[in-house]
Amino acid sequence: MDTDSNRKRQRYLTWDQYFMAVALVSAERSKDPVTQVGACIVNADNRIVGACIVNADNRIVGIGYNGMPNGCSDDDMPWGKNSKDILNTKKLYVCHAEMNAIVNKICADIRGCKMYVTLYPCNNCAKIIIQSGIKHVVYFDDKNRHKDEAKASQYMFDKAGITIRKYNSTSTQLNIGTLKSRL
Ligand SMILES: O=c1[nH]c(=O)n([C@H]2C[C@H](O)[C@@H](COP(=O)(O)O)O2)cc1CO
Ligand SMILES: [Zn+2]
Repeated sequence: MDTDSNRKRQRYLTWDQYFMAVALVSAERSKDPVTQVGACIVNADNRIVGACIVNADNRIVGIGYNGMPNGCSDDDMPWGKNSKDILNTKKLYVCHAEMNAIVNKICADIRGCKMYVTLYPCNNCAKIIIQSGIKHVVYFDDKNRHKDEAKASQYMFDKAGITIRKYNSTSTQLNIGTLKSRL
């Protein structure tokens, strides 16, 4: 087989695959025992805002995953969700991936950008996405799509003119397990 081909490599990742892979890998940093979510923001030139630039605090800027607020040790905070005492669940404390990606962004103006996120955004994330100027959202998993929070998200996205679509995963499934085994 002619390995010295002059033609460019054919089976490279599409932009969608590349950015959703970054969001999926980011989710692997989450300590949530039930749901790990990752998000990354890309600009109109298909550039990740802050592509894996790691600053002194080990924060990959422009990318985020769901986790407890800075300073609130993952070992001290509750990660459960079923306690009758909501103060003893993660619900009131965990920072959602979308919020972290926006807070971590490295450029002031992300108007017109696109967010890749591994889970359909809740209503609170929809608000911060809209307010940040992001115009497009691509999500991977819609297990929570039936919830009122997600219905409220869709209503606000429609009103605000934000496009949202499900990642077209008919192409080769990204197997995070395989990726992790190679790291
Ligand atoms: O928009 C979102 N962004 C986000 O980061 N999350 C995170 C918060 C929690 O850590 C986790 C949801 O946990 P659970 O599936 O156990 O309800 O996903 C959840 C949503 C949607 O609810
Ligand atoms: Zn959310």
